[in-house]
Amino acid sequence: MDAVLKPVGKTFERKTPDQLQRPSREEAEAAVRTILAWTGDDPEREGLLDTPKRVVKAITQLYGGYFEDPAEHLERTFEDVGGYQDIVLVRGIPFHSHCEHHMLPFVGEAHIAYYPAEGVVGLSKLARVVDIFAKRLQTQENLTSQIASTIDDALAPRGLAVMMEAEHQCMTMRGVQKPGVSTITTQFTGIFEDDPAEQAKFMTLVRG
Ligand SMILES: Nc1nc2c(ncn2[C@@H]2O[C@H](COP(=O)(O)OP(=O)(O)OP(=O)(O)O)[C@@H](O)[C@H]2O)c(=O)[nH]1
Ligand SMILES: [Zn+2]
Repeated sequence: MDAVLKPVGKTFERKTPDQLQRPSREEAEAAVRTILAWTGDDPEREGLLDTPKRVVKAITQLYGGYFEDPAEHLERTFEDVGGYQDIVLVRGIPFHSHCEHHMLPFVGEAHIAYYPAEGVVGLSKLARVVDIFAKRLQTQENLTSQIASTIDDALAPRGLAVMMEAEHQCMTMRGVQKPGVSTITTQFTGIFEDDPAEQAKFMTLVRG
C-alpha cells in the first residue's frame, strides 16, 4: 500500500483520509497494462514494457496536488508594505490541470487580484496555490472556486478576484473537436463582488 492520502486543509467534499483506499504502485501499473491492452496494442512488446512504470511516475507528478495543503503557503504575510492598500494583481499565471470527466489536460492562465486588508502575501505563493489545486482532477469551475476560497480564507482581503482561461483538450482532440475555444471562469469576493467598477478595473488590468 502506498502512502495513505493525508488530510490537506479544506477537504472540498473529499472523503476523509481513512475512507480513501489507495492502491499499491504495482496495482496502478497493472491497471496501465490493462489500458494498453485495451488500445489494441501488446503490453508485452519491448517498447511498452516500461511504460506502466513511466505512466505511474508521470501520474504521481501530474496529480501531486492531493498531497499538499495550499493554505500552508499562505500562512506567512508581510505587513511592512509602506501602507500599500491598493490592488495587487498577479497576471498570467500559467497552469495545466486535468478534467475530471476525461482525465485530459486543460491548459491556460490564471489571474488573481486582491485588495490587502492586513498585509500582503508573497507573490509566488498565489501561483503555488494555483498549481496545487490544478494538480488534482478538476472542473475549471471547481478549480477557480477552490483557489478563490482558499485565498479568501487565508488573507481575508477587502476583495478578491480570480479569473481563469483555458483550453480543454477533451474539446479539441476528441468529442466535439473544437480547437481554439477558450473557457473563462471568474470568482469575485468583497469589493470585487459588490462594485462593478472594481470588476471592470480588474478586467482592464488583466487585458492590458
Ligand atoms: N462545466 C465543465 N464541463 C467540462 C469541464 N471539462 C470538461 N467538461 C465537459 O464535461 C462534459 C461531459 O459530458 P458527457 O456527456 O458526460 O461526456 P461525453 O460523452 O464524453 O461528452 P462530449 O465531450 O460532448 O463527447 C463535456 O461536455 C465536457 O466538455 C469543465 O471544466 N467544466
Ligand atoms: Zn473533459
